[in-house]
Amino acid sequence: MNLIDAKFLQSAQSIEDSPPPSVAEVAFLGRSNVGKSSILNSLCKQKGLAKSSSTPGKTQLINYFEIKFKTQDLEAPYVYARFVDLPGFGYAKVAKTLKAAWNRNLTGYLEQRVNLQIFVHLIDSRHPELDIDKNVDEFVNHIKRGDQIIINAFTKIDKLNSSELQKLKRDYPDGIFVSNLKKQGIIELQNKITEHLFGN
Ligand SMILES: Nc1nc2c(ncn2[C@@H]2O[C@H](COP(=O)(O)OP(=O)(O)OP(=O)(O)O)[C@@H](O)[C@H]2O)c(=O)[nH]1
Ligand SMILES: [Mg+2]
Repeated sequence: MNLIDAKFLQSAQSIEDSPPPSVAEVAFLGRSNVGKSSILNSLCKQKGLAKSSSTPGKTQLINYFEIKFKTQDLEAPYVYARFVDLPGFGYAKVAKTLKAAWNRNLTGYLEQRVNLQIFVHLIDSRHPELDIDKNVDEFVNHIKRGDQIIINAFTKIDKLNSSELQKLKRDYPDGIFVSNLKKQGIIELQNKITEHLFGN
C-alpha cells in the first residue's frame, strides 16, 4: 500500500473543536523535540507539512492531516486515514497554567477519541529509559482499548553507532527504528500502521 497524498485538515485545542470522528486516526506522541512532526513529514514525503523545529515546544495544538493510500484492490483503489501531530509531553518552558491545560487537552484526546486506532510513541533512541517515556508508556497501556495498538518508534538512530543500535534492537525487539535524517525505518513504520488499519 502506498501513501499517495497528505494534506493539512485543521488544528484543534481539544477534542471539542476537533473534526468529526469519521476516519481512523493515528496519533504521534512523545516528548517535546523527539521528532513527532518530522516523522509525520517523512511518512508523507513532504518536508514542511507538519511544522518542525529545533526549539522544543513547536507544536502547540492538535493538528489533523488527511492521508490517502492507494491499495492493490481495483474495486476499492483508495483508503483514507488521519495522522495527528500532537504537542510534546513535558515541555518545561511554558507557564504552569498553560502546561496544565495542554496536558488536560492532550490526555482528553488520547483517552476519549473513539476513532483513534494507533498510538505511535516516539522515543529518542539515545535515551530510551527516561522516566517521562515510562510514564507515557504506562498511561497509554492503561487507557488502550482492545481495538487500539501502540507502536514504539525509536527516533534519531543516525546519532547511534552500530553497536549501540544493535543493543537497542535487542532490548526492544518489537520496536521500529527510525531516522528522519537518513529516511530509515519509514516504510516499516508505514507498513505497521496500514497493517493495523487496513490489514494491508
Ligand atoms: N538527527 C536527527 N534529527 C532529527 C530527527 N528527527 C527530528 N530531528 C530534529 O529534531 C528536532 C525536533 O524535531 P520535531 O519534529 O520538531 O520534534 P517534535 O517532537 O515535533 O517537537 P515538538 O513539536 O516541540 O513537541 C528538529 O531539529 C529536527 O530536525 C532524526 O531522525 N535525526
Ligand atoms: Mg512537533
